[in-house]
Amino acid sequence: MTLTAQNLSIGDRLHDVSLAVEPGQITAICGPNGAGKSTLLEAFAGLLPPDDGAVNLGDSNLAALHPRERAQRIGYLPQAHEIAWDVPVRSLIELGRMPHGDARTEPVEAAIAALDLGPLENRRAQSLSGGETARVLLARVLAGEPAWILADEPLAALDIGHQLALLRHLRDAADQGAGVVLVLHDLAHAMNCADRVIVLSEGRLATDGQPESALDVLALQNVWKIDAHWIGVEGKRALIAR
Ligand SMILES: Nc1ncnc2c1ncn2[C@@H]1O[C@H](COP(=O)(O)OP(=O)(O)OP(=O)(O)O)[C@@H](O)[C@H]1O
Repeated sequence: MTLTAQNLSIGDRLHDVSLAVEPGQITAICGPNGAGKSTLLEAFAGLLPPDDGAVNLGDSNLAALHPRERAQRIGYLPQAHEIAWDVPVRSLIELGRMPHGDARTEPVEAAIAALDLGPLENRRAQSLSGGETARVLLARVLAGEPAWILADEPLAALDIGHQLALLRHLRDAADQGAGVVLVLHDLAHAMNCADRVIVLSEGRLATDGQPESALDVLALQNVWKIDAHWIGVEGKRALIAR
């Protein structure tokens, strides 16, 4: 089912944004600070009511879905990584099953394995480092096996090994039919790992398409105001500032 924003406007933060993201793909949302990336992701999660327009999941307006049904279908990782309860890591990840009202262990085990959290599962959640906390909160999202995985800067606090492992896992999830939408500041990860890149600038859609075109030199100049170019081959590019 497609997740669609229709003429979405939210305060000064988003202006008349219309686009649809597809299941089975990794979509990256990029743009400078304050461009509206987190706002769009939060709206896609059904957590920020629009002033104008709507967000639809398939034919259903997200605002009309029961919160429990919405939580079953859409897993959302916000930008701020805070853990409110000092419970064991495993218990926190098990909370990902709450929307389903079951205690299935397989998805919890799979999430723990995907985020390499076996060695930490008995630790108290509030004793973790920033990157470990980010991995635990993402594991809680994955444990819910949502059809949509929406994550705001999921790579920001992770070391390179865990970044690549997570991206591989998200690719597997997309290959199995999940819709994956990631806010990414790292343009090289967006270029190399996304199927599609949406670039926002000042609350509006700037470019949208395959990474090679959405993040071309012109977009870097117009949106980020940088003089930079890509080197390497498709899928293994690096960004070099002039
Ligand atoms: N709760 C809020 N109320 C009013 N304005 C907000 C609120 N949250 C964010 N904003 C403003 O809306 C704009 C878009 O914010 P948003 O967090 O979506 O940007 P972003 O692209 O995710 O930025 P960043 O890269 O810095 O995380 C910014 O100008 C921000 O200051």
